[in-house]
Parts: sequence; structure tokens; C-alpha cells
Amino acid sequence: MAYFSCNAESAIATCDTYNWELLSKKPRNNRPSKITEFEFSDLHSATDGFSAANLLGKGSHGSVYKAHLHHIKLVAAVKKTKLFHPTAAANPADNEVEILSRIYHPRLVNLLGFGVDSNQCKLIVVEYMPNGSLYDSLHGSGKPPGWVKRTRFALQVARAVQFLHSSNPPIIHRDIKSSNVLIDSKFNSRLSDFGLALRGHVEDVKVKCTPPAGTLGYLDPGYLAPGDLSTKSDVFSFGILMLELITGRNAIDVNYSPPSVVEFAVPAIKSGDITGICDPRIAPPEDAEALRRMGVLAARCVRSRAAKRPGMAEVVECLKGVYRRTRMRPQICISLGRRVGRVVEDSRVVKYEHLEESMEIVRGSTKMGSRRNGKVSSATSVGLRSDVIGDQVGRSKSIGTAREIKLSPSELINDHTIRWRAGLSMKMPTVRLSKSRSVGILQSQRLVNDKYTGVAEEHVVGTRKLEESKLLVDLAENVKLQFKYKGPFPPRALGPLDPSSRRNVILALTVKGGVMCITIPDRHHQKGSHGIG
Ligand SMILES: Nc1ncnc2c1ncn2[C@@H]1O[C@H](COP(=O)(O)OP(=O)(O)OP(=O)(O)O)[C@@H](O)[C@H]1O
Repeated sequence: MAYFSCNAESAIATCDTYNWELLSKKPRNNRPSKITEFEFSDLHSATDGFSAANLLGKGSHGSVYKAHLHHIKLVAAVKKTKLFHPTAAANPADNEVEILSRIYHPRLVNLLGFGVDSNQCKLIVVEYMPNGSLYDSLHGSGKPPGWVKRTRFALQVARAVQFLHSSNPPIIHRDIKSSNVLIDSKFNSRLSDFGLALRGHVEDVKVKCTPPAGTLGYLDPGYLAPGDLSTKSDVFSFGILMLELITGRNAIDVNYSPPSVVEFAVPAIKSGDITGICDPRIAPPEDAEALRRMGVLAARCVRSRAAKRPGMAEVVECLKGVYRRTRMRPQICISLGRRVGRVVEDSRVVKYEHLEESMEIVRGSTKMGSRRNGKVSSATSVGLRSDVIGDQVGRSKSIGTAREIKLSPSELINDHTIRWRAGLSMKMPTVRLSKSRSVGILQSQRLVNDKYTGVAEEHVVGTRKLEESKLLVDLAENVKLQFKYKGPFPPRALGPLDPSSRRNVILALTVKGGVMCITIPDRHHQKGSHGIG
């Protein structure tokens, strides 16, 4: 193709199978559609002549415009790149198209097509990301994201980087930073900007001969010469991004001393003072352990010796656990009359690891007969915070005998509906507990997340006094949670499982065939205001 004959690199690309996807009928790499070569006139009219109204932003390699491609019913982003000297060693636009045309991943800002203008400037057409960048989200004037969102963003970016590193040959992004992480319409993060990316093995001539590049603050300090490059340079940049997520600080911010986020955060992480460096604009996470793990992981990623940094597969695994823990609070769990062992075995249990961990805590603590089979089952209060109750009871110890209390049906239960409510300023999802005997978890936060991403992380503030007559749980942001179930009426209420724990109220309600346990972690503990009946 003439498009790639403008410089040496492109010529190689032409000989290589760069354009296979343009030519092949069936898209590969799970790409939903094949890459299109757009007419300039189409892109021109789609962007209203690259008008200022459609300008999305400017980068070092060009300007990005929103494009309404009516003829194919698509909104896209068009990167209008600067004119590069034909003899320049590497044109980022060519490079970006070359690499993106070979890959597709849901956590990347994927290539849709390309074009060229009358000056032979490349036009790169990529998926449109309507919710700005992670940089904007963290450092802009809007409400900063909470911990659930932050850990999810981290995990999603990690997955994207892992995908790149595990490609054959590997792709090293070389410019991982929060402004290159864009947020899509479903508030998922996507890695973008492949202008500096290198595809090849470290021993390949191209990789060995390309001078170091990246963004100050994110750049691996050990990457001083072409030969120093490895996937671990991306790991370093990703570690900075994680520190940015934890602290809410820029990679380098001269308004602080020390200006480097590494120097600010890593000593504190090493000394165990993770909460001391948390973004002060948001409340600390429910699960300090999750944050500690993320902090330790970030500190490992930014180690000065590349060999000591973890690989992205390990990073992803660790972040999966972190995300899982973070989003488990608050949670509402149901165990319908099953033995603990079966719960653990049940592959449908979404939060397997967490379940197992939590069940360790309560094993044998609250035995009650299952109506279904008459066997003794454990009431699995899944999701107990080991950091909250661990000190008192230990992981595998009993947390006490359930005490029966009476809750007034008139106030607590209304037409088989159990309500927790505070001020009602927004509509919340209703969770139906099915009669099915399968074991599952309903997470209020998850459900809320999906629909109300803007308030995802600040739902549970804590428990109020759980009186005989009413159950009132205040939720931040004036959130109401409402759960419906089709159990016997009225349900029998038990709790708390651990009367000595002043920081959790655990309510167990018998429902048909088993027990529903609800754990409400208390973040804003008020002394003396707890206890039941
Ligand atoms: N696919 C997209 N959808 C929506 N907006 C985008 C898209 N790609 C880029 N942008 C916007 O355009 C801006 C410029 O993007 P670009 O990738 O050219 O540069 P950058 O990454 O911000 O900076 P640099 O090129 O110096 O690394 C971004 O900050 C972003 O706001």
C-alpha cells in the first residue's frame, strides 16, 4: 500500500503482513470489524472539517477530533497527526497504526481504520472514549473516583498491559500513564496511544536500536539506552500509575516535597503506613488490607532493579484479589441452607476466595437446622472483615453463638420487603432473592456500581443502633437499599453473631430453606451506639 511506503519502517511493514486485516474478509484477533481505509472526505465531513467544536484534545503527536461517521453509524475519534519528515526514523502515526492493526482487546482503545490528508498526514481512526482520561478523572475538578473504581481501573489497565506483553512478539507500550488511559461509555478504562510502542523481542534489531522514550515521571530510571528496554519498563510505569491511584498525586508534582510520587509513597508503604498516603479527598477504603496489598504491589513495580519487579501476569492476579476485596463492601450475602463445604465447592459462587476466607471465620459458629434436609448447616456470614473481627476471634475461631432477637414486623418488614433507608434522593436497584437454593452473593455495591457509577464507593457509612423496633442503616449519599425476598413471613431475625464486635452488625434472617446473612461493616463507628436489643 502506498500509505506505508513513506519511510523505511513503513516499507518493512508493507512487506510484512501489516495489511492482512484490510484485505482479509474475516476479521481476526476477535476484532468485531475489519480495519477500514477511510476517504479523507468522509473523515473531513464527519468532524465538520476538523472543527474546534469537535476537538477532543491535543497531544504531542497531533490533535484528536470526535467524528460522526453517519454512513456507518459510528462515533469515532480521529487523531490528525502532525507531518513527520519522511526520513524520520520512526513516525509515531505509522507506528501506532502498524501495531494497533495487529491487535484487538477490550481493554485497549482499538483501531477502527485510518486515512490520509492532502499533506500526507496520517489520520488514525480509533474507538471513541466519551468519559475523558484517567488523568482527568483523578486530577480534574470533578468528584474523584472512589476505591472500587480505582482498583477496577488498575486491574483493567493491568489486563491491557498483560495482553500486550503476552502477545507474540511482545508489545512494549513505553508510555503508560494516566493521560493515556481513557474511560469508555461503560466506565471501563482503556489503554491508548501506541505512538511509542515497540513490537518485538528485546533482542530484535528494531527494539535494540530504538532510542529510549516515554514520559517523565513514568519513565523507568533504568531505561537509559535502547538495550535496557524490557517489558519491566512498562511495569515501572504501571507502578507509578498505581501510586497515582492510591495517593491522588501526580507522578511528579512540584507543589509537594518530595515532588516524586515514588519518594512520597514508597517509604510510607514500606513502613506500613499506607493510610497515611491515601488520597485525602476520599474516605479510606473499607478494607485496609486491600489497599495495603495494592500499595505493596505498586512499590514492587517501581523497584529500581527491573529484574525485581513482578511480571504483569502476577500484577493482574494480585489486583484481581485487591479488586475483589474492595468491591465486597458493603455486601449482602445469602446462603440458602447449605453446608459450608458445599458452598466452597460451588463453582457458581462468584467470590470463591473471599467466601472461603470468610467462612473460616464463622465456621461452626451459628449452626442451625436447615428446613430442607434437616441437616445442620452453618449460617455463613460471608464477607466478615477479618481485619475487623480478626483481632477478637481469629480467622478460624468461632465468633460466638447467635442470639435471637425480635424485630418488629410492622416496621422492619412490610409486604415481605426489608428496607434500609436513609434520605431518598436517588433511585436504587431492588435485589430479589430468588427461591433458588443455589448459593450466591448479592452485592449491593456491585449492583449500585453498575448503574450508578458516580457514587459507587461511598455507600455504606455504618450501622446505627439496631433496635427492636427498627433496622436503620445510614448509607452515604442518601442511598436507600431495598431487598425483597420471598421467604416465610415474618422472618426470624438473629444477631449479631459476634456480640462483642462493636464494628459489625450481622443480621441473619431465616428464609425458606436456609439463612440469609447480611453483614454491614461500620465505617463511621459511633461509640456506644451499637448492640442489639
Ligand atoms: N479515542 C479517544 N476518544 C476520546 N478522546 C480521545 C481519544 N483519544 C484521545 N483523546 C483525547 O485527546 C487528547 C490527546 O490525545 P493524544 O493521545 O493525542 O495525546 P496525549 O496522550 O494526551 O498526550 P501525548 O501524545 O503527549 O502522550 C487526550 O488527552 C484525550 O483527551
